[in-house]
Amino acid sequence: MAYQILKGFEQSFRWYSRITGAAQQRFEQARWADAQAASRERIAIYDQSLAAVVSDIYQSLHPHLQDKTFWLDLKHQYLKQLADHPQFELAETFYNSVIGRLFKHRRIDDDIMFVLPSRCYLAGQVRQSLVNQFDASGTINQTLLAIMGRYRFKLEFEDMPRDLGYVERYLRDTFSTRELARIRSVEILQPVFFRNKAAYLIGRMWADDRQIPFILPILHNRQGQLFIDTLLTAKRDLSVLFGFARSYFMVDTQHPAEVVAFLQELLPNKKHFELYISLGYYKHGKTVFYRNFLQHLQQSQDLFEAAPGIRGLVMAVFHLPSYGVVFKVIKDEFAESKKITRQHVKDCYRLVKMHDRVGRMADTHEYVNFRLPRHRISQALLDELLDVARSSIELTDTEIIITHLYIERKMTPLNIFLEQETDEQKIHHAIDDLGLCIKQIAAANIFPGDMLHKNFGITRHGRVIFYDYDEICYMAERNFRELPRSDDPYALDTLSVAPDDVFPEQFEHFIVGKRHLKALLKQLHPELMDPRWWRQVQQEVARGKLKDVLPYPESQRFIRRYPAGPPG
Ligand SMILES: Nc1ncnc2c1ncn2[C@@H]1O[C@H](COP(=O)(O)OP(=O)(O)OP(=O)(O)O)[C@@H](O)[C@H]1O
Repeated sequence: MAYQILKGFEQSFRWYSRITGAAQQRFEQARWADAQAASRERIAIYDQSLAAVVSDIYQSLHPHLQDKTFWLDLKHQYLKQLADHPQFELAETFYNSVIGRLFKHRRIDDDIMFVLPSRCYLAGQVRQSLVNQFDASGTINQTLLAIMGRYRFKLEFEDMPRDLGYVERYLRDTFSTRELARIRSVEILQPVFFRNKAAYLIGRMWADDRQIPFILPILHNRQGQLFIDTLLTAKRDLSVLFGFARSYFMVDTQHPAEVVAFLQELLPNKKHFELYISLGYYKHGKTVFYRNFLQHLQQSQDLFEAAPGIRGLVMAVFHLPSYGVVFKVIKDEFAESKKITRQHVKDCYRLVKMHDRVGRMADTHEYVNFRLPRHRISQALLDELLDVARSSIELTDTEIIITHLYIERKMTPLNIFLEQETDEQKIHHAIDDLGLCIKQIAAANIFPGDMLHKNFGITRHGRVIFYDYDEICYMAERNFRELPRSDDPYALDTLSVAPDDVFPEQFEHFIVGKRHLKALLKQLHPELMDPRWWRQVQQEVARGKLKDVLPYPESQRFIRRYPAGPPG
């Protein structure tokens, strides 16, 4: 059985690698729709592989008739096989999933699974073959030429000398001559990162013993040639690129732990689990998250309580004030206005998980039978959960078990932000970003449904992100209509409205409440209130047009920074 489980994991990883390994070809051939399909397929692999292994196991033995010695021995046998395994940590997670399935996640016991990792992965052990080293003691141009010579694509660059000129100019503008003179070497991860329509080289420069992490995005021009769009070195830009509202990167490697360790050095503020998730190992990310969470529980004393903000009609949302996530439990009954079922809610959350989230929709992680220590739950929260989500709650003397929940990154709800913020500039930026967020979600083929500002959060980087998915649908599923133009005061009363009709001219009343904010949104994003704009996006989506959504500010692009081109 231990062999069977490992074989199942390896098959699953091979399948994963096959899809990931073809990312460069999809990029070179500009097969963007295929890239999206590949992302969805890759997310689905895990559950399919798991189901196959569990069904095989049931063919050969009855798990519930085995005693504890059997499970202890199984873990021991499995561990023996992992001795030199390059993805041992992922294989442990797969094992946990199998045991979780067999016991319906009711036994969480380190004796029979890997609640704790079997061994530590020490940072600083990244193998040489994973990182390309470049000597930087020559000129900047020589170093850049050496780098671009190493990363080969089956496409021409539109104008490589121009792009290298841009990079050099950016470096000279951003760092002092003394600092640049100190740069002795450059290290870049050997695997290229692919996502949406971009390829990224990710690495660092060493200026004496100070590292300067960077990301170099490469895009296609309209003629199908490549160009370097910018160089990112600001911490914020690097962090946003790995944000929780983005799709997962495609990074072809047999050594994910080492890629993550390297990334962790570049991005010390990112959590280990976030990096695993950003590479698409979202199940292992969940394992690492859970370990981090257990550790946090031990080191903290605060109580779980309802999340700040307006209570949801569909979700009961709570948090631990000292920890950066929220927990969402589907309520037993929904308010009258919500004509949806529990399954519909789950389907919508699943859709978002599989979809390109374009940096604007928070990723969620689904847990079954999630256990929390009872003494850490505030009485008010316990009463509330028992009141609104009784069917998802089980109580023991020491624990509360939530049979189904979603975990999602905590943000400041936009309504709270707009009430509390006094800096006009920040408010202006948030409203602008709210409009942009809705537009980008629409261009990615999702109609958000309920666009009230309370359904958005704002991150510490000031980005507005959508998080309420129970009313989403594809763009094609709505009719974007004009309100009747008539002097007849009864025209509105007699207007016949089908369930799928929406009237964008009315959106201004359904996004932000305060009059001056409505006016600002309308001034910054008048298109949102124009049915023609919505229909146009709908048509573009139907034609398969995939909008470019850059994961960094437009102002960072070389063409914006240096409209006159590089010097010389
Ligand atoms: N990621 C998050 N970070 C911080 N707070 C959140 C987050 N997600 C939800 N909340 C809080 O919980 C509330 C309810 O969440 P959500 O909008 O997901 O529930 P809902 O039941 O689907 O809402 P609705 O009634 O609009 O359908 C939000 O208004 C917000 O105050």
